[in-house]
Amino acid sequence: MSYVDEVIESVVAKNPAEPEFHQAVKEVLESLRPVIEANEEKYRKVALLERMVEPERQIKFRVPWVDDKGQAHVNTGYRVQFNSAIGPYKGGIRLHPSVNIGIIKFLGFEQVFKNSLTSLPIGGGKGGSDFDPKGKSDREIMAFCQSFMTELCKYIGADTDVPAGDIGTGAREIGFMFGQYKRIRGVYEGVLTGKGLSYGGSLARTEATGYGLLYLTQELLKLNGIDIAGKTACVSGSGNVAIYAIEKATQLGVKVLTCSDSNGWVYDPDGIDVAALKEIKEVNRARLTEYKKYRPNSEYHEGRGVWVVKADLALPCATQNELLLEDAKALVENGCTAVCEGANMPTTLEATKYLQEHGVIFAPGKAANAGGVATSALEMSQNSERLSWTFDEVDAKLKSIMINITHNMVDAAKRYGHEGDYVMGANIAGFEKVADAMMAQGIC
Ligand SMILES: NC(=O)C1=CN([C@@H]2O[C@H](COP(=O)(O)OP(=O)(O)OC[C@H]3O[C@@H](n4cnc5c(N)ncnc54)[C@H](O)[C@@H]3O)[C@@H](O)[C@H]2O)C=CC1
Ligand SMILES: O=C(O)CCC(=O)C(=O)O
Repeated sequence: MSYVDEVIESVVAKNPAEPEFHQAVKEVLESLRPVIEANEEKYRKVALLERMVEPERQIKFRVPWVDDKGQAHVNTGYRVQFNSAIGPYKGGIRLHPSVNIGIIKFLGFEQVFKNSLTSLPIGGGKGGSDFDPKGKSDREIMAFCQSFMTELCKYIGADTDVPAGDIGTGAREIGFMFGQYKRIRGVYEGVLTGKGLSYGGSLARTEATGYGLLYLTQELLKLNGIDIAGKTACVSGSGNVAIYAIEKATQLGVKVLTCSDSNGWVYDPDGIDVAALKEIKEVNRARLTEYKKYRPNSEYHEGRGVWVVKADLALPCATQNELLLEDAKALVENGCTAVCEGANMPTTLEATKYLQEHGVIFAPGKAANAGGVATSALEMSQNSERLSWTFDEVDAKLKSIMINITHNMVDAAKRYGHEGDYVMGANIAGFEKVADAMMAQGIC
């Protein structure tokens, strides 16, 4: 049996109830075959792959909090510190009822290669809880965040592990967590990113993941001889990534026809109105059913359905496994040119394969959504030098990082004779630096 197959088999056997983690490991290791085969003896000797798929540390803890009626609740908190070969652990905190250890591990594993692709010195980690922020008052959110940080603060720090936002964790939650960290640890340091601008946050971090997605999409299309201006796009999600992807797409001359939340989706033939979307989601924290009040010409549909709308580009920006094989077939049928992932692992393995086999340009999330964590690393740099850069400075650095990622991904695929396979390109480019650092640091 090949080294790659052995490691995949042992990951499945050792972590039986973690299908998302299996999926992420399979996607990465399968596509690394040419690199692993070329270095098999060297890597086997030091158990490189076995160490790469085993987190350095997994922390699981109780998060008790009291609701507005005086009732106590208990959630489970997680932090998976996956790999620190190239820098302190870095990755977001997800607050969603679906969170479990397998989901946090898949996200942490992806984060290792994504962070490497940014070319900045950050290792990979991820955390979260099965807490559902939906429908909670600000006081309840604060009670949860303070309790979560009361335990987490023992394991993180500006030079060890720097969490940030993800699904369900935005500026409000980061603020409450930062306050509690400072209160308990007594240090004012850049321990979290995505902070408010008045206490160490970076301009453009809010926009970074969505903007970065479009910078990469634009460059990748350009390398394929296609101009992004004048194209149409379907976007899923209506959270942080989706909103700023829609905003930048619109600025680049793309008409975005859809967005969605976990209840339903919107079709707007005139192009999604970003100002309305921001008011509904960022200010009112309301459902997408509200959108029609702002745009009477639009349609609202319950359930899922974004991917059946005919468009040139598909940008999944909601959550994992939201673009299935049947969706991939609909996209191909409708002549879709490119799928670029704003979310983490939104496309299933079968759907990815189908899209690639049918000539759709496919950019995986670990490259396409790396602008968020890259800008978090820029926030860490600003915190270290106790300076703040302008919006334009950060945005220019973000753009140049995304263009660099695009070229590295394209070139790595070419180097191994798989031109156009950007899943392989991104995984190889991300893997090489982490593998080198791990080899240099000995068995640890
Ligand atoms: N915020 C960031 O900087 C980054 C986020 N990501 C990824 O992007 C994706 C979206 O994250 P954010 O926009 O930050 O989160 P968010 O909490 O701001 O928005 C999440 C969106 O996805 C939808 N959603 C969540 N679960 C869903 C489900 N089960 N079915 C359908 N829709 C669902 C929500 O309704 C919402 O529109 C996630 O996969 C996240 O891991 C990736 C890189 C950076
Ligand atoms: O900004 C960060 O540190 C992490 C962002 C994130 O969670 C991700 O890239 O998936």
